[in-house]
Amino acid sequence: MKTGIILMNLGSPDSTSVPDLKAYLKEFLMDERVIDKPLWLRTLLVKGIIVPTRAPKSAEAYKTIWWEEGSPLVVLTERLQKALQEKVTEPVEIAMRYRKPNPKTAYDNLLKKIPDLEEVILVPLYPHYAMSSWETAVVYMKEIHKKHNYSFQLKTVPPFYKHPAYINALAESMKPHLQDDYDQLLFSYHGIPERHVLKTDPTKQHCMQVDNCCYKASESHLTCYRHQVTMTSELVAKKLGLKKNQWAQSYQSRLGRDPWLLPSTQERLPNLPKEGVKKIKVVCPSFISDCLETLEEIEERGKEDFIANGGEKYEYIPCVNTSETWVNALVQLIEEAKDAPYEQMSIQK
Ligand SMILES: C=CC1=C(C)c2cc3[nH]c(cc4nc(cc5[nH]c(cc1n2)c(C)c5CCC(=O)O)C(CCC(=O)O)=C4C)c(C)c3C=C
Ligand SMILES: [Fe+2]
Ligand SMILES: [Fe+2]
Repeated sequence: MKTGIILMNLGSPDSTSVPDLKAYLKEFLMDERVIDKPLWLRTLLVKGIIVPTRAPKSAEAYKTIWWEEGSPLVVLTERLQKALQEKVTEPVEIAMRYRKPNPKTAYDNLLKKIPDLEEVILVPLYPHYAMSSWETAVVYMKEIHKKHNYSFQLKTVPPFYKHPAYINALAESMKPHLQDDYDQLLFSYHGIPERHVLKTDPTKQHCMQVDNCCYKASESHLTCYRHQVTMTSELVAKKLGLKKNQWAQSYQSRLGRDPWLLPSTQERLPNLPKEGVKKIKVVCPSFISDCLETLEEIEERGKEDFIANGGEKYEYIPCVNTSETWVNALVQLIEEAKDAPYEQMSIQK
């Protein structure tokens, strides 16, 4: 098989200017899998309210984390591409769901390197399934593949939230940060609206409808973000030898007024010191690469909130980024995808 690899991440604005933020937020939030409202309402909300008010604030936030080479998310994805390329013979390209580089560029770059390309392995850089992350990335790559009539096959690495190689890589990347004394390890995951958890439940009677649903066997787990993030926390905590009272889980980055998954990181951090948690470690496993949501929201603002409310010690634990064990895990995930049947995950309409 003549194979190429595409690593896919979310994407960032081209710069920290307000016009670039507006273009990015418009493309991102007009995605029907992110703001799943009827087109007229989504257009009104996004173009009329969210983008004009949010773009200047987000531009300021991005300025606090931007690197000389560009957005951390994009730069770290490029570094991951390089690190992976050193371990595999197949050409590796990157694509972003929003802005640049786009999927067509990634496909065409692979074709330049292998004109008779037979297969592309797509790696969505999300450990967990959500319609607003993994699903939209895969649907978009498939649409572009179909639109341009490419003759190569497209195979996708499924969500790897409980894969032993990923769990090991995450735990190993955390270990150096857990050597000193702390009261709690907080797993902070990107939040999603509760409605999205209900929507991606194919049974329509399990997720958030059955007591303790995330811990009870169900086919819904294949596409359940809440179950999948919970399993990542459980497995990593077990691997690190933590007891139940040494760790907790919460959800960050809420947008809008609809109910999102709880508890909220933003609400937990200022309350924890009152509950006796004075020294905290925070890790954000829904992200493979550090980005605005980890560096600004958690490393910067989270720390300010925790310390201002009586916390004594706060450490943010970076994402797996380009760690050696993670790159090795990635090689394993790609090898397994090559051997897997053509269609492993069905996407609901
Ligand atoms: C990790 C998976 C992600 C899920 C699930 C997700 C859902 C989701 N996000 C928004 C709104 C925004 N997210 C923003 C930034 C952002 N989101 C993710 C990942 C997931 N989002 C990443 C990696 C980033 C950072 C990008 C970067 O350039 O560093 C933003 C933009 C920034 C801001 O203004 O805060 C918005 C907006 C929704 C509404 C949603 C689920 C419905
Ligand atoms: Fe997001
Ligand atoms: Fe569920």
